[in-house]
Amino acid sequence: MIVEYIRYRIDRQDAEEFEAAYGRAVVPLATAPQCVDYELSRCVEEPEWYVLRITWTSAEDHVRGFRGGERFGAFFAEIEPYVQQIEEMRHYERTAVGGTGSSTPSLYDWAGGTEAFERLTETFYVQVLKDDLIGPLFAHMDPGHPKHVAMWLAEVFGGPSRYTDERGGYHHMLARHLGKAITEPQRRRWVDLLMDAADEVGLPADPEFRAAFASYIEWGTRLAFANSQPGARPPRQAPVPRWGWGVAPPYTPSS
Ligand code: HEM
Repeated sequence: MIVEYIRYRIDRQDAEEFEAAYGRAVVPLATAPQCVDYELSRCVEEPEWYVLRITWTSAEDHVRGFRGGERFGAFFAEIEPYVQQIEEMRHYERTAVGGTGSSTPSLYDWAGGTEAFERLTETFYVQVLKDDLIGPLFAHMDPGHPKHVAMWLAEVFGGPSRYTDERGGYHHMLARHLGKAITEPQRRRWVDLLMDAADEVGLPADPEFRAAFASYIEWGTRLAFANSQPGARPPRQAPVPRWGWGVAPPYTPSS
């Protein structure tokens, strides 16, 4: 991927029409398969300055694919009057420096931290052991198992990396599932009992948290199922996955 920055200096009296023109220009841009995302920002301190950022799949895709393609005409027709006001138009490569901040709480924090995951797995495995369908799979489980699974879940949802640091990480978890030949009804029961336990211990019930939580559990159990089948050859080493909010971050009512 490559990021194109275009810096404009637009006279104040033209600002409204400039933004409206870009509002129209992005219609063909947004449907271009070469375009990953885009954003037009106005400078707060000197409002005549604008920066347009477009992420392209590659510089070549931009130059040959988009500019040489069918959508460019409609895009360019809108912004052509402002070409003379461009102060910089260049492609930038990403470096190794980048990341996200902490303005959104992790799922781990939202759930209530380590103590919440420990309550969850304690309650869950009491029911698991009583269950006719999956109880026998856990008949010889280590007494520390509920805590270990809580450590895993805490790490996945953005908490401390204790499962990796103290318990062998992904490799160890995988080894505990290999050859178990979990069946689909067993996988499904595991999910159902975990969701019941989440209600019982009062994990946050808001739709955004539960959607993200259920999404990981669905993904994780399907992998556990697949990896447990005879002859499965999953990767032996991988980082513990990290799961976030997805497309529905925590709901914050507007005042
Ligand atoms: C999101 C899905 C899942 C997660 C996160 C998960 C997590 C784990 C972890 C972390 C361990 C190793 C604990 C340790 O360090 O000792 C483990 C072991 C195990 N898991 Fe899972 N698991 C999942 C799904 C399943 C499912 C669907 C089944 C079967 C229905 C299952 C059956 C087992 C069994 C039998 C063990 C070994 C227990 C023992 O004897 O100690 N897991 N799991």
